Formats: sequence, C-alpha cells, structure tokens
Amino acid sequence: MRDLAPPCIDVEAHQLSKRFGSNEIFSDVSFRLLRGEAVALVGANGTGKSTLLRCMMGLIPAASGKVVVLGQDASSTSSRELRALRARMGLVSQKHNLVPRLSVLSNVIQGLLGRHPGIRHWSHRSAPAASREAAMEALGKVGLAEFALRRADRLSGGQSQRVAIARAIVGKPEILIADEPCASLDPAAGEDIMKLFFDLARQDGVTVVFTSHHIDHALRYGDRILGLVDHRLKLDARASELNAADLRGLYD
Ligand SMILES: Nc1ncnc2c1ncn2[C@@H]1O[C@H](COP(=O)(O)OP(=O)(O)OP(=O)(O)O)[C@@H](O)[C@H]1O
Repeated sequence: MRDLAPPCIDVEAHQLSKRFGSNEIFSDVSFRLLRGEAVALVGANGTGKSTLLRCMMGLIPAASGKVVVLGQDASSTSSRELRALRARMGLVSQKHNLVPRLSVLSNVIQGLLGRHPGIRHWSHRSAPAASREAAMEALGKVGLAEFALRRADRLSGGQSQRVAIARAIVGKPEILIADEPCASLDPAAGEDIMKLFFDLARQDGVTVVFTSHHIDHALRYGDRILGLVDHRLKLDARASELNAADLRGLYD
C-alpha cells in the first residue's frame, strides 16, 4: 500500500495540445490527477481520448504544452528516462497485443520486463519463480488463473482483454491507464474489472485513468470525470456531483 497522505499529484497536464498534420485533436487541455484517484475520461468517438492517454504516457509527443507524470515531464524527457517512467505505469490499450504463440502466463510475465531492463524472460519456463507467482496473482485478479498455460491465440476476445489487464497490473504500477478496458467484456466481466480498478485505487493507492462509453461505469467507478468535447476539456468534476444526463450531454 502506498502512503496516501499528504495528497500528491501524479499527473499534471498543462495547456496540452495535439494535432495530427493540420487536424487539431485537442487543445489547451489542463488537469491534475491525484494519487489514488480513479478518473474516467469520456467523450464521443474521435474526440481524442486515446490520443490524450498516449500523450500522458509519452508514447506520442504533444504539439504544445506539457504533461508531468510522477514528477517527470513526459513531453520532453530522454527516451531512457521515459522507459523508466513507463515501467512505473501500466497500460491497457484497445489492442491487446498479446504474443499469440506464447502462453497466457508468459504474456502476463512480459508486463514485468520494463521493470528489469536487460532481462528477457519471454517464457514462463525460464522466468524467475517470483515473476511466475506475481503473474499468477494478477491472473487470479482477472479471474483467469486456470487459463495460465493456454496459448494466447486460443482465447476469446474478452479473455484476451483480461490477460492484457493482468499484464498491465502485474508490475504493481503506480498509474494504470486503461483505454476502454471493458469494450470486449460481457456485462458481468466488465463489472468485475471496474471493481478491480476501483479496489486498486482505494486499497493500493494506484492512480487509475480509464476511458469508457459506459456512462454508468464512469459515474459509479470514477471519483472524477473528465470530458472531451469539440477539441476541448469541457468537463472536470467529481462524479458525485454529476448525473447520467450531464454525461449524455457530452455526446450531443
Ligand atoms: N496516428 C494518427 N494519425 C492521424 N490521425 C490520428 C492518429 N491517431 C488518431 N488520429 C485521429 O485523432 C482523432 C482522435 O482519435 P482518438 O482515437 O484519440 O479518439 P477517441 O476519443 O479515443 O475515439 P474512440 O472513442 O472512438 O476510441 C481521430 O479523428 C483519429 O482519426
């Protein structure tokens, strides 16, 4: 469990803007994410949610502005420092990117590689026992422990998604970024994953940012909700102060 007091800012975006060519994706986006908060990022298709998350991880450069993550400027740090920074974060992207021919367990163990530069344990057979144990624990959290030795290409879409989530949390990230984590999950599995994220924030002090088109998930599992509309951050409010109609208004 991380020390939750005093309150600490894990992410601070300051007047962040992004364009692809002449296409402005978002501009003048500023917000702060506090340690241990669960934050829902919402907005219609194509408003730039995934792009904003990728900027936060330093995976793509911003056009202007800056984003400071865990005390480091992700927009202008060296690639070596960026790798070290990313090792402290977990990412669940819309594409699972599992290695098809490897076992589920080996795929989850890959989530630990960034934490141990230079070590390449691609297979669960050669990984240290501690890595295997951590991966089994993460698989247990997403309800897939019994699938550990199955090849990743023999999973359903929803199972693959849960393996990707296990891979993102196995290294005990300080910040977890999840881009539509429930998109391919049935309602019960989606609820389980949202509860897991909520517990990671509440019990372990992980800062969780997730995008979702489930208004209900954003309201119930987000402490705070950020909303993108027309290239701008139009909403930054506590979930307890919002209702479903407020969020539906972002999609009009
Ligand atoms: N690499 C890229 N090059 C050019 N345009 C891009 C690139 N990536 C995203 N875009 C464009 O940026 C805009 C925002 O895309 P993004 O995926 O961030 O939206 P989103 O809000 O996450 O959408 P969705 O809800 O559909 O997942 C879209 O118009 C998209 O076509």
